[in-house]
Order: sequence, then C-alpha cells, then structure tokens
Amino acid sequence: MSYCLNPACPNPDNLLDTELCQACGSNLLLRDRYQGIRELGRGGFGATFLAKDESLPGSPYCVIKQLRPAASSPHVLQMARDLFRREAKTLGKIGNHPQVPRLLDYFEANQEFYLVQEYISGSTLQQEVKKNGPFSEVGVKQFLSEVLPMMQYIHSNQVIHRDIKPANLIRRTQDKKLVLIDFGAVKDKVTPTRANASEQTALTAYAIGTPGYAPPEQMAMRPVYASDIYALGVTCVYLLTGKSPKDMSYNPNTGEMMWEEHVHVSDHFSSVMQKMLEVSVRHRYQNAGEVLRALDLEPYMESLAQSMVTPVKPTREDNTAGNSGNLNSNGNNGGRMMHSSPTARMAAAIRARQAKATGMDSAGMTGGSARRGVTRTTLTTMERSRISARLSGPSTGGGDSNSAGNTKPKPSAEEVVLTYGKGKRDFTFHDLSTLHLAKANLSGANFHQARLRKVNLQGANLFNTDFGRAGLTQANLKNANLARAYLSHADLQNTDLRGADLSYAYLSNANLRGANLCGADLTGAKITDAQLSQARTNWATIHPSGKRGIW
Ligand SMILES: Nc1ncnc2c1ncn2[C@@H]1O[C@H](COP(=O)(O)OP(=O)(O)OP(=O)(O)O)[C@@H](O)[C@H]1O
Repeated sequence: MSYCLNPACPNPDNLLDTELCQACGSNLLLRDRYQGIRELGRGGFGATFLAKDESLPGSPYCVIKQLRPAASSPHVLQMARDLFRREAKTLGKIGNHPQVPRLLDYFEANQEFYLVQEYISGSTLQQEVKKNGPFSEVGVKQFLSEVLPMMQYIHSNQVIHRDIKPANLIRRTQDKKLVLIDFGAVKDKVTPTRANASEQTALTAYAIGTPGYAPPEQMAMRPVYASDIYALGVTCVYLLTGKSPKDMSYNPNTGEMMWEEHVHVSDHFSSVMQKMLEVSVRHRYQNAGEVLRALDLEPYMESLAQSMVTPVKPTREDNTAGNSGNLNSNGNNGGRMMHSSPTARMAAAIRARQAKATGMDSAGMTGGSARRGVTRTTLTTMERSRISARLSGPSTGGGDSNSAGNTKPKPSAEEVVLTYGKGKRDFTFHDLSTLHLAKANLSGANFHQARLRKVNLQGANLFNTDFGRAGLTQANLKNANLARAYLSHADLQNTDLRGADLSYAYLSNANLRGANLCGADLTGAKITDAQLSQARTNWATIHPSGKRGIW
C-alpha cells in the first residue's frame, strides 16, 4: 500500500506503485523519495507516518513527522516552524546516540513541515507489559541501568525529553536495546498565548508532556531535568504493576501518587522510587547520576537490613561496641573501635552515602517520609552495634573472603534450599562456594556479591536471580536457567555454562574469560562482542541476535 501525505486527502490509501493519489491527485513520492506506507499516529498539531526512502538502495523504512498547525495566522505558523526547527536541531545534536533515533531529513513542502527520522523496529515497553505482564524488581533495575546513562547523555546536551513513558521507549528487535523516541517538543493540547514569546518559552509552553507522567512543575510549564526523573519513576510504577497513572490513587493533600500499595519491592528500591516520585523538585533526585549512585548502594543496604532482623550471638566486638560504640547521627562511632577494620569503615561510609542519597535525617526518616508522617525504622544503639560487628567480624565461612571482606557465615546446601523454601531470597555476601545445589530452584533470589566459586548449580532454576558482582569462577552452571538473570560485574571466569539459558540476561562488565558457552542461549542478552570473544562458543551457541554460531 501507498499512503497519501496530503492532509486534505479524503482517501489516502492507494495501491502500491501508483504515482499520483487516486483520490486527490497529489504526488505520492514526497520530495521524489519518500513513499508513505501508513499512518502511525495523529495529534492536534501533526501526524506521524511510516514511510520508505525510495532514493536509497533497499528502500529502508523511516518515520515521517508532519507538522500540521491548526491555526494559519502568520505568527503561529512562524512559531510552529521555529519549534520544528528546534526539534530537528535537538535530534541532529543527540541523534548520534545508539539509543536515540537518527535525524535523517528536515524540510518544508507545500506549507507543511516535515521531519524524517530513523525507524525503530520493535515493541514499546507498553506493548511488552501488555503482552508479557509486569516486570520484576530485577527487570526494572535492568531497565533503569539501561535508561539512566542515556538520560545522563541527553541532559548533558541540555535537552529535557519531557515525555518519558512506556509508549515512548521501544525495545529494538535487532539488538534488544531500548530506544527513546518522540523528542517532539511540538505537542498538541496547548494553544500558544503569547505571540511574541521567545523560542524557548514557546517550546516549553507546547511541551506539556503526558498527564500522569509529567510532574507538577512541568504541567505548570516550568520543566527541569528532574522532570524526566519523575516521569521515569512513573514509568517504573507502570512496569511493575501494568497500571497507568490514571489507575492510581493520589494523596488529596500532597498530590503524591499512592503507588506503594500496588508494588512489592525491597525497602531500598522502594525508597529510591519514592525519591524519584517526589512531587517537590527540591526533594527529588536532581539528575540521573544521583539515581544510579543510589541504586548502586542497594545490595549493601539489603544486606544491612537482613542483618538487622536476624538475631546474632553477641560477640566480643558487640560488648566492646556496647561499651564505647554509641553511634552518632552519621552512623559512625566517632572513630573508635569499629572504624579499626576496613569493613566497618565501609559500613559507616555506606550509611553516610545512603543517608545522603535518600535524604535521610539522623532519625532515619526521608524528607518525604517525614512530611507524610511515615515512621521509618530507627536503629537502637545495640542494633547498630550488631550490624557493625557483623560487618567487621571475621568470616566463619572457612574460605577466602571476598574483596569487601564481609561474607556471611557459610550455610550448607540444605540450609540454602530450606531457607529459600521459607521465602528468604537474600543471599547477598554469603559464601556459598563449592556447595552442591544442582537442580535447585532458587529463581528470583539475590546473590549480589556472594561467593560462589566452584558451586554446582547444574540444571538449577536461576530465572531472574541477581548475581551482580558475585564471584562464580569455575562454577558449574551447565543447563541452568539463567534467563533474565542480572550478572553485571559478575566473575564468570572458567564457568561451565554449556546449554545454559541466558536469554535476556544482563551481563554488562561480567568477566567471561574461559567460560564455556557452547550450546548456551544468549538471545537478547546484554553482552558485548569483546566479552563473547573471551569465552568458548560453538555452532549451537545462540547469540544475542538470536542467530547460532561460533563467535
Ligand atoms: N522513530 C520511530 N520509530 C518507530 N516508531 C515510531 C518512531 N517515532 C514514533 N513512532 C511511533 O509512531 C506512533 C506515533 O508517534 P507520535 O510521536 O506521533 O506520538 P503519539 O503516540 O501519536 O502521541 P504522543 O505524542 O502523545 O506520544 C507511536 O505509536 C510511536 O510508537
């Protein structure tokens, strides 16, 4: 089919290879090269089409955005032209990024303005959730680790997207990367009120975004970089629940979205989301880097939380801490006993960083929580001492301790299976090396920074598990289900991954030197060519692209 791009055409559908529109007589080849295929969307100010560029070999697909200003007064037309030019400039500036569509062309024809951009083939995250259901917490963290660096890049180019939402994030079929679309500053719904407004003011005035995703300051036409952070937070809520903002309740006093009743995530991740969704800009994360840093702290905080609820036998250090270890508001003890070990210093640093990242005051309340009157756990001196003592105490694991040196006591394989069966999922920092856990079901468990050297997990169900920064050297992971597992920075040197399902696994910065990936399925996995070249592959290895073969 060929599609007529004349806005006044009464019947734009035409047969392929027709030169002139059967209904209105317009030339169907715009600028002698672009052939419309079908309409993708339409708003008050314009329409978006899928098209083919017939001037290039293979006639590749492209997306044509056509600006159709409703008003025809000269100043509105001029403003629309300025805005369109501005959008083209933005895409031209940042479209070199692999997660942003490239700007291909930009022109004016028959009083219509056109912007041609790269066509991203794939499904939007909205379509993905509708098809496969909501994401898990690990899935959303993977999503954030992909989107936040891209957002940093966009913001570093002084661009505020203003319309981040699941429908504007496409997972590209070709490489499974997320691509952010719709940099259209020219949005519908808002009529310009000031004819002589500056270009920036006009741009800001039009770019109102999507209600529910756009934060209050953006709805008031004062978007800032942190406005994109709020929209990203709402996007996370959608990914976790499948519910749009319009299906959520809002606190009538503060205007805050009451998302927590629909979401079950770890305490720390919940506090990160809470800060992304702060109504007040001042209390929200100011930039993408802050969110990334806050997420980085999570495994440590989960580990601390776990220590808090597990009673431990008092140790010599407990007693010492009880005597002299009154912690000050920063969670340290004024440089006495507990600061003597590197791990204790790390624990204090983590607390200090976490307090900074979440805006916690000395009583352990975030600014937002304090305002809402939500009481957070305040650690007693004894509890603080216990945590620090556990972090600074020697490992009873019998193995060499990991780099952080705070490995938990080593459980037996039976204990791991038993505790998992009881619903415990947190094995962060544990020493599980050499355990025989073949065929165990541990899906969704958290092994962040755990020691798993020579562990036998052959045929185990490890779907959606978190192995971030875990030490898995020489582990037996043959035929294990590691689909959607998080393996960022994991040490997988010389691991046996033959026949393992690693589809959609996140392997960024994982060490795969000498790993055996013969027959492994890496469909959609996040992994680089350089990483793969260090591992063993064979004809049966399925690559991220979905194709089989030796790397
Ligand atoms: N570069 C692109 N590659 C592939 N599809 C695209 C691209 N840009 C837009 N689309 C798709 O075209 C359709 C219309 O996009 P458009 O940017 O006009 O937004 P819209 O969905 O009409 O409205 P809104 O502006 O509210 O998001 C959407 O379904 C979108 O997924």
